[in-house]
Amino acid sequence: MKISDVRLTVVGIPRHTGFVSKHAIVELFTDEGITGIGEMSDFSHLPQFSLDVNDLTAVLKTILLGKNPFDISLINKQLLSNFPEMMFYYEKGNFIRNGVDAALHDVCGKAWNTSVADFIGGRIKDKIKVCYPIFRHRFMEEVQENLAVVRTRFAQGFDTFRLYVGKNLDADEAFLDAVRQEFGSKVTIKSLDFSHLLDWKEAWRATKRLSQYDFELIESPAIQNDFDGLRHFRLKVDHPVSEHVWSFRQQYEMIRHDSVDIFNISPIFIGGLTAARKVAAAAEVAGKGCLLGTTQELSIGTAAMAHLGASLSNLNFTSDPTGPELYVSDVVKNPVNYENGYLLVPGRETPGLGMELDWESIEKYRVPDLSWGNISVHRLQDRTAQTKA
Ligand SMILES: O=C(O)C(=O)C[C@@H](O)[C@H](O)C(=O)O
Ligand SMILES: [Mg+2]
Ligand SMILES: [Mg+2]
Repeated sequence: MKISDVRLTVVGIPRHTGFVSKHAIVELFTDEGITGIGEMSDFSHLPQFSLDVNDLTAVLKTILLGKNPFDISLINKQLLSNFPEMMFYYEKGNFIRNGVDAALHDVCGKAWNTSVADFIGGRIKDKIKVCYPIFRHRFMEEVQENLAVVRTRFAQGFDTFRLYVGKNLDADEAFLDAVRQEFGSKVTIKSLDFSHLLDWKEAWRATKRLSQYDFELIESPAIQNDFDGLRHFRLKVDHPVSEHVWSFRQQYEMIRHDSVDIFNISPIFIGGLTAARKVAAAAEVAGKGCLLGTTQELSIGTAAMAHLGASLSNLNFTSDPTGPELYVSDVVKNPVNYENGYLLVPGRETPGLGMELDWESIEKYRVPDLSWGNISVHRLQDRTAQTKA
């Protein structure tokens, strides 16, 4: 089988918060009539430059056309040399590699009439515990809005939440206090996520203040790539510390410095299912825990993570992929399902990722390119549509 064509389609889909994320849907066509789909999810992050989608399609064609889609290692090697790791969390080259790698897995699964989970190692789980995100408070008045989100999502079966913190500690504290008063032990706060906004000492001071509330772990409590800072922080707190993995080198440094307890692994940030499986294996070898992170993918990206999570032997903390619940719409006819706070892994009987494109929806949300328009840094950092600075 040979890859005969490549198509990228860009959509801009609003979240329930109003914030719009742009994603590129990947289609890999083959000479045997099988089409693989993938997702380059959520390009709407700093740094604020955009890719030219026509140029990217042309480049991908030079790499992919004529290749056998089963040569996943070879193709990943060539993708990596064209879109190298940059030691940066939101490096767009990783998003590109991820979308292509997911589509390759989808083609191979479909060709063998096998689900991706079965193709990459089989199933340990058929559902993955996830938590719903509460975006960062900047103003006190957002506390009530976020409490309303907890009420709604709790009623839908989500009993575990994660909280982005560090910009307005009074509001962070007021929120945690209100959740404790209203829900008590019925709701779990999985993590406080500092998103690299504070240095480790500032994050430590904030953590001391918020430690009167129950939460399970602390994420990204240092600036990016501060491996010593993370370690200093980790040795000072009782809670486990997690950090996203955005390059093999960065993961190696975190292992070498004993910087974290848990690796937050997302195919989007490490550049695909193939790379994500390697970092999960490295975590296992180093005796570290794992959870699945997210950039807030649509259903194709989330299905890829569900297949990955199903096959991991060391997924031992609550994971984050709830993207399809955050957006007002999706690009597939059969979105992934959530039940009682779990992401359900698409079944064994569905080949590939188990997703089918919904062109009516794609046409509705299709945008011509990944250009930015007028958006402020605070909106990008805090994932809000609010223009109040
Ligand atoms: O754990 C994280 O960090 C995230 O979820 C990052 C977010 O910024 C996410 O990518 C989003 O787009 O909301
Ligand atoms: Mg995070
Ligand atoms: Mg994102």
